[in-house]
Formats: sequence, C-alpha cells, structure tokens
Amino acid sequence: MSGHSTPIPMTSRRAGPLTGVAEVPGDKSISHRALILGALAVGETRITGLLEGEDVLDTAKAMRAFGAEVTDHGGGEWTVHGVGVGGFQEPDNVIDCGNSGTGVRLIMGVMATQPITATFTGDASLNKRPMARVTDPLALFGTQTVGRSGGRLPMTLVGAADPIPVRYEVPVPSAQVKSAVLLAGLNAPGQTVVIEREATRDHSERMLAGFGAEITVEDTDEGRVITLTGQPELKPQVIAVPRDPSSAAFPVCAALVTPGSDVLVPGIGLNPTRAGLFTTLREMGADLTYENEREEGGEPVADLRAKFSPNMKGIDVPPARAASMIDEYPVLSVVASFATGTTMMAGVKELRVKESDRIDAMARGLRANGVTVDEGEDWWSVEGLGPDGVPGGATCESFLDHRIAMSFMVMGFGAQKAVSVDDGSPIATSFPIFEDLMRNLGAQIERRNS
Ligand SMILES: O=C(O)C1=C[C@@H](OP(=O)(O)O)[C@@H](O)[C@H](O)C1
Ligand SMILES: C=C(OP(=O)(O)O)C(=O)O
Repeated sequence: MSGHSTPIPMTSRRAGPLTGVAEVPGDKSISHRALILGALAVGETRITGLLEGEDVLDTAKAMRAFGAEVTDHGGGEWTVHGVGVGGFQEPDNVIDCGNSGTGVRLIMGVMATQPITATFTGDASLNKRPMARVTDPLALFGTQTVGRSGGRLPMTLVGAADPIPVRYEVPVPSAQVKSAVLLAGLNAPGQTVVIEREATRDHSERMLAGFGAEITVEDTDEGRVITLTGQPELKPQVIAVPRDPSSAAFPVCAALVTPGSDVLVPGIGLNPTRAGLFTTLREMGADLTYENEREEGGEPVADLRAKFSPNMKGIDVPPARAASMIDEYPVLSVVASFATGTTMMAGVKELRVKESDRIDAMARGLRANGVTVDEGEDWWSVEGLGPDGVPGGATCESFLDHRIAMSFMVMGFGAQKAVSVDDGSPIATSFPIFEDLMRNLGAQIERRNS
C-alpha cells in the first residue's frame, strides 16, 4: 500500500454546527496486534471490528506472507489461522509495511527469533523513520540486520536460529520498541524481561496474556518490569476490537471548536495508557463528558459527548502524560489555537520521529493560518486566539502524515477562512471513513482537483 502516489488535496470550512453520532473505526494498535498474535496462535482467531485502514491491511498481507491464513469475511469480521510461535515461513518477497511504524516494528520483532530471513520496506515516510531502536535490542537475541545508513528501511533481518532471551531497558518511551522485544521473546527459551521507565500503551501485554502467554507486569522503582516466558502455545481468541480513541479525537475536537456543536462518539476505549487527550481537554475547560461508562473485554469504555466549548483555556500539559496521548498532540495544538492563553506541550521529543516531524509540520501549518507557535527540540507551545480568532486561509503540507492532514481539516471547521491540505490521501492509513463521518455530522469538507 505504500506510496500514496496520487495526492488528494482537501479543504474544510466553517458550516453549521456538527451534530449527531460519530461511529469511529476500530483501534489501530489493537488491530495490528490481533492479526499478529492470531498468526502465532495454534488454530483460528476470530476478530470483529478490525480497523480496515491501509496500515492494518498491510499487516494482514504480511501475516499471509509469513504463512498465516488471514481471511476477510466482510464488515470488519476477520479470521486468522495461526502457524504457532516459531512457525513462520520465509516470505518469498519483500514485506511492504506502507506507512506503518507499528506494523514494521512489531513484525520485525516476531520474525527476529525465527530461522528465516526477511526484507522490509515502506513508503517515503516510513523509510525515513529510525529502526535502530528496534534492531539494537533484537541484536541481543542474536538477530542480524543490514539496512540503509542511519538504520533506515529497506532493511533485511536474518532471524536468530538459537535465540537467547534478553533483559532490556527501553531507552525511549515507545510501545513499539517494547512490543518488538516482547514478540521476539516469544520464541526465545526462558524469560525475556523488558523494563520501561514511563508506561506506554499496554495492548501487547494485555493481549499476550489473553492468548495464554505467561506474562507478568510489576511496578518497581526501576519502572514497569514486564517478564515473558518464551515458547508458549498461544490459544486462538475471539477479539472484539474497541473503537480507536486516537480516531475519536478528531470528531471530538471538531465539535469543541465548531459553534453550536453537540456530537456523541460511542464506545471509545479509555485505557489510561491512551486517554490522556481527553483528560487534557477537560482540564482546558472543554465540554466533554463520559456517558455510559462500562467495561468491555477488560478495557474501560465510554460514550464521549463533546459540545462546542468557547471558554477553553491554555494549560501546561504534564510531560508525564505524553505517552498516553502521543498521537493526539497535533489535534490538541489545533484546539489550543481556539483557546485563550498559552498551551505548553513539553517532553514530546518522540513527535519528531513519527510519520513526519509532527512539531515542525504543525508549527508550519499553524503559523501559515495565523497562529503563533514557539518550539524547541522536545517542546512546543501555541498561543490561543480564542473561539473566533483563528484566521485560517492557508494550505498546509501534510508530509505523508494522516494525523497532520486530519488536524488541519479540524482547524478549517472553526477558522474564519477555509483551511486546505496538499494531500489528504494518508488519512486512509488509519481512518478511511473520516470524510464521510465528518460530512454526516454536517461538516463541510471537500476534495479539490490538484
Ligand atoms: O504500539 C503502538 O501501537 C503505537 C505506539 C506509538 O508509537 P511509539 O511506540 O513509536 O511511541 C504510537 O505513536 C503509534 O501510533 C502506535
Ligand atoms: C505514529 C503513528 O503510527 P505508526 O507509528 O504506526 O506509523 C500514528 O498512527 O499516529
């Protein structure tokens, strides 16, 4: 799916209020993991609510290339017939993970401790992103890697034939790195231990336990210590993927900045390792409420109700919260533009190595639309202009980054003049129904001829 060869210029503008129900698709992180662990189980895993975005579809293709039987039954229902831990076959072609950091890093982890060789590539965005953060710990298991300079894709991994379990402290707050090491540990005999100083999303730990792996998590002075016993037989599961809080962020934030809006976003996973944005918005004074709070599949879930919020104030977002909202800073910076006062976002260096350098991409587009932004290597701040004070009127580059494209579309719903992006095609990686969903709420968003 890599390439997005035909750019799709898009424009959004102020229209009436946004109202109604926004049913966002399944969680991207959980969808990747359901396919991957399904491929490693013995027997048939059934998945409902799978996100059918390009990133996840690329992971489905990759699992087929490694020998699993992955079947799309329509309507978000999928089955995966797994090959068992250690049972991957060597793919007969290059694995193309498209735009997806999660896909490539987790899959590298799984194959790294199997006696096979695989070559990975991606689109122009993914091929710029750092992979040494994953291949360095994989080398400790005995995996060999040859890639482009700077640890970039395309890259070939020679899996360890006799893997040794490792103890690894993750040097950056990254669930992808943590997960790659745990997935490699699955096929190493004995115990693999991963330590993270800051808690990152814990879907891998939860799902590994669900599939029957022996895994423990301890909070210690060192941080979160995760211990996995290798070479289990994973049991196939029935998985209902909850709706993605990172996708919910867009209709929620759109409602907050669009006069008169009242939008219900039902069934959103509020796992504390993911819900930082909603806490932050409430601290800013957003009219955002949790309705019908409940548990589904072991995860806290609620229906979110977001209403136009003309009285939001800028805040200092606690750096300790960064991991729980790392993908939501771009859209938060848009909301901050419609608040009064300064919003300070610190401890967010990781934003520079996502699909784009997200601080740079957002700072450029916000400034072009009349918003003042200040930035350093690991922080940035936005000067709010109030609910009616954002000029808009500019075309922003999306840099092959879905979250940048969707964030600027949200800005256009509340700004004085229309806001455009040069290319909205990356939106299909995580939120293929974004445009239709927003239009159903009453938003004005259109594709333009390039
Ligand atoms: O593990 C995951 O599913 C993800 C982890 C995060 O990346 P990092 O681990 O690089 O922080 C996040 O940005 C990405 O969208 C999904
Ligand atoms: C960072 C993201 O994804 P990935 O790292 O999987 O490309 C994202 O979806 O915002």
